[in-house]
Amino acid sequence: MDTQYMQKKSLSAYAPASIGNVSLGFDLLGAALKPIDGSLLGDEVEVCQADSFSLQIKGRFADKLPADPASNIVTQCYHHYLSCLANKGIASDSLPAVAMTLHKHLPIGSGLGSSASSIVAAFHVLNQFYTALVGKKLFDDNELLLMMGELEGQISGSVHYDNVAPCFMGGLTLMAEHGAQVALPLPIFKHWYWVSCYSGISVSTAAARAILPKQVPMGTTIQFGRQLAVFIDALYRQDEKLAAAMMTDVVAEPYRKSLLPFFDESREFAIQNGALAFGISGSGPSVFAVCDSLEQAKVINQWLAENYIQNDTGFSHICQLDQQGAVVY
Ligand SMILES: Nc1ncnc2c1ncn2[C@@H]1O[C@H](COP(=O)(O)OP(=O)(O)OP(=O)(O)O)[C@@H](O)[C@H]1O
Ligand SMILES: N[C@@H](CCO)C(=O)O
Repeated sequence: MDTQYMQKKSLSAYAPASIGNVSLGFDLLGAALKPIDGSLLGDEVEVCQADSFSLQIKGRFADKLPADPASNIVTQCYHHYLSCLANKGIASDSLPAVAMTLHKHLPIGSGLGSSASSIVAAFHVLNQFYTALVGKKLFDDNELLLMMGELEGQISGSVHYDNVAPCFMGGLTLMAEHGAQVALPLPIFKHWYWVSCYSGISVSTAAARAILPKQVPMGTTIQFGRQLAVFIDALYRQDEKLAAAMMTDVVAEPYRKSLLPFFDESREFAIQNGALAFGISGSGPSVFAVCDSLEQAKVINQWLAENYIQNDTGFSHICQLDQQGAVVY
């Protein structure tokens, strides 16, 4: 058995917050976030061996989740993980159960990939725990990502990987969804700062998807394809001006911004104060601004904290991309 587990008798995983879409890649691009001041911006899930399954929910946003642990996505991750093990010929009754604890640090319906963070932490720690117990690797990263996407799809109504993939892998990821290859890591601009501001209100991902038109006009489709292709090329050539110029959302933002008070004013302030790009984080209400200077990021962070935040629940952080992704400790 894994020595780390033997020493501690429990394992924990941390999975960072993420920006879905990154404006220009609806459902196809995602970025993991790490506040530069070292604060925690992601959920943690802990497991230890037990006679029967249980889930305890703690943390700042625990009381915003359904009181019944059975409706928590972490419980569903556990059952899904066991049924995938059964498909591999490992019966659940041949294994010990676990007591799980979710430390819910991310607000729900925030646009920070809150459910994705719980899902990624849960699958990652379960896989490490049972791998240590059984003594052989049970699922590889792509198999885990497929499970994570399926569970995320149960919440939002359709499978999309743009939160779970960056959250698990770290950095900036492009969805491939081809055969076993779910997502691809992309080059990044290491000196960019990503100001991420959560307003404090909740926007359901399913509702924010429901307001989008079911079809996209030809001109918009061509612009979407051009922007995404040019952006990826610019990343590989490290042409940051061209990359930043592609970071606009022609698919979702025109419809979703009506759900976000002070969105236009915030964009105007950010761009006038040097932001390279500004957009909705995932399905909102969080927004993000990209800056190539820490001084500009500080000015924008402070303005958003004073003007975009609507109540005591909101917060704003200057981040860089979390290149590590989910970790087990
Ligand atoms: N561990 C969990 N974390 C977050 N949401 C959960 C969890 N367990 C169950 N839920 C439920 O899943 C739904 C999450 O909704 P939604 O997808 O809008 O939020 P989100 O994942 O927090 O959004 P976002 O990706 O924008 O941060 C809520 O109804 C919430 O009660
Ligand atoms: N791509 C998803 C992300 C949700 O956080 C959406 O925009 O609906």
